[in-house]
Amino acid sequence: MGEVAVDPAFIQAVEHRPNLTIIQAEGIPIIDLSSLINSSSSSDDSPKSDELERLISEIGKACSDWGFFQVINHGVPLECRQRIESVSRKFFALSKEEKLKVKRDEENPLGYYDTEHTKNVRDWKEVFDFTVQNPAVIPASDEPEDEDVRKINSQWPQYPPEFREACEDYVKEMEKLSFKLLELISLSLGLPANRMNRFFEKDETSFIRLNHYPPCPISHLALGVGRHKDAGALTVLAQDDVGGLQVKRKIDGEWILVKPTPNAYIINVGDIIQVWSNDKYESVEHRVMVNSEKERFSIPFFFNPAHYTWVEPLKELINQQNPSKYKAYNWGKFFTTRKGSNFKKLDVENIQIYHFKNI
Ligand SMILES: O=C(O)CCC(=O)C(=O)O
Ligand SMILES: [Fe+2]
Repeated sequence: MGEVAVDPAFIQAVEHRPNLTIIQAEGIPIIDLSSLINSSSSSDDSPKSDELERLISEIGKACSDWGFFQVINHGVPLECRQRIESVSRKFFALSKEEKLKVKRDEENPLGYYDTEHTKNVRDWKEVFDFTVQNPAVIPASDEPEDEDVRKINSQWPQYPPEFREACEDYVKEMEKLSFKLLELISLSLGLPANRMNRFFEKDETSFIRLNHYPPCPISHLALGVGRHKDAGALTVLAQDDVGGLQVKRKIDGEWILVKPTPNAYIINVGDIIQVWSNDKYESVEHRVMVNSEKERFSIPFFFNPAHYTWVEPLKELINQQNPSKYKAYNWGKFFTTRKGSNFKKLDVENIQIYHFKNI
């Protein structure tokens, strides 16, 4: 990256280029979790306080109106976030040669990678991925009949030396916050708090991505990440103060910038919650603009169930009036098909949940 002659693989089609006039909107809701953090678990059967009831309905409204919200007073220690932000900066500042020592390849999908494509256009970014479980278990191939699995291991760079510990400490905090959010979302759907926990308690395939978006000389033509929906259940994102994330507003399809809020997390519902909720909560398209002068860093945590999870609308949420909108699909196969397509650079569209829609 940074070459004078830019690889045409980065150029977005005219209709997908970043808008020059940024819409200044109210933006996505900001939700204060302090009542939850200060009280006992939301998962017991004791009557809920008015405050908790309010929080649950705020979350439900944000999920159906936007599919996105930010949380503050979330309980994640600031020092823990600052440590991972610091090692991320140090890692990406290393030479390309050093970073390539932990590169992702067809064998191991974890580690460093700088040629990711979204919808067949190259993203202006470099990333580093690691999983919560080590090893994590995923299907051996994307072939539907192949039942073999394989174990994948995170790769840890030698520099900076505190890298691995900072990552492992942070991931624990992301797990705690994600379970809290999952419980609130479950309650907002009228379900018991722990209804969805079972899919994550064993063999979860969650992972963290460190994103680095270098300054871009063609920021009007390229994107840091092209428009997409997150395939997993929930995403918990830390962005720095540069800004660039845009969310497609449901009411009119306009791209709305998510203004950075210091120390907040941006939460979005992924495809799996869309299916579990039978479309009550939709996974919303988003993308990342790049900046001609400033580099940007972000850290999404993708909260994903075990690979053998069959994803389908939750039984309690369907009935004769509201029949199931999806056929069950296997999460592991869905995920490996997505990952694999990046290497094959298929000209066809990537696998999407609407391929499993009941007509
Ligand atoms: O960097 C960001 O703000 C968002 C990145 C993102 O959407 C993703 O990695 O899926
Ligand atoms: Fe995303």
